[in-house]
Amino acid sequence: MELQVLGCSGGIGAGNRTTALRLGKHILVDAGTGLGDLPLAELAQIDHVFLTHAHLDHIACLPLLLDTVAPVRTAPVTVHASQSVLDTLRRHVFNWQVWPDFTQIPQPDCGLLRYEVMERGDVFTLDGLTLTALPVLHTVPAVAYQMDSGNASVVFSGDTDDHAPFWQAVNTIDNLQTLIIETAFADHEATLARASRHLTPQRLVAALKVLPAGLDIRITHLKPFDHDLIMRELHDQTGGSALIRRLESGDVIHF
Ligand SMILES: Nc1ncnc2c1ncn2[C@@H]1O[C@@H]2COP(=O)(O)O[C@H]2[C@H]1O
Repeated sequence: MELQVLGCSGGIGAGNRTTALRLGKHILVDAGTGLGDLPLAELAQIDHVFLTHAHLDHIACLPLLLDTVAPVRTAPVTVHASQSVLDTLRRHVFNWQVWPDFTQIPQPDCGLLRYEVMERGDVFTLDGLTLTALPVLHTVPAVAYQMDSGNASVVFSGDTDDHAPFWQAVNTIDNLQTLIIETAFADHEATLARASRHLTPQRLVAALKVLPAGLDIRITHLKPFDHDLIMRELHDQTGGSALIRRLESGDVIHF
């Protein structure tokens, strides 16, 4: 399986795209602004969108995706997320005011948008790939995803604070190859990080001690003004571990 990083920044600005990961040609995890760089023909091939949570930086391009591909798609696009996230989309996005309700377009009985509930612990399998929603802790209901190709697993944390159930779940995955974990803020922003339920280098490095050594660790969701500082702090606090790298738009992870 091939995971392509379309966006993984915690903000915008030239060169920065917010979170969107693509698995093969038909599955997206989150639909941030990175999605907007895909060619039209590839946008039209997306059948499933798994959301970690409903914050704008993770859903910004979902409404635009549906409107863009509507003329060329006959099959619906299924959005998988917790009931709480789907309720938020229904109430605050696809409400005919912020954006048309694509569950009713082109026809009420065959909308382009389908919702499918996926709660923590739920599993979805397609073409040999298994996605499992894992618990995380953010300011709004949120999940991480384990993506298991059968050969190996990649875990994507989405947005999270330090959360013991998440680390326990990660630790039980026997074929874990890569952990994509957020570190949104540098250590000098520890107060804001706690208020907004994000990790800092100090708290990530402490948490990583429970994981097996040798894991491929990719850092995501860095706030743009502190990209370099966050990576420097991680480098200094891990003795320069080559296993901890910044995730970048355009990266491809095979698993
Ligand atoms: N008190 C706060 N609580 C939550 N988010 C905040 C707060 N103050 C600022 N923010 C920012 O709002 C952003 C919303 O998206 P993020 O969770 O990525 O990151 C959050 C912070 O950067």
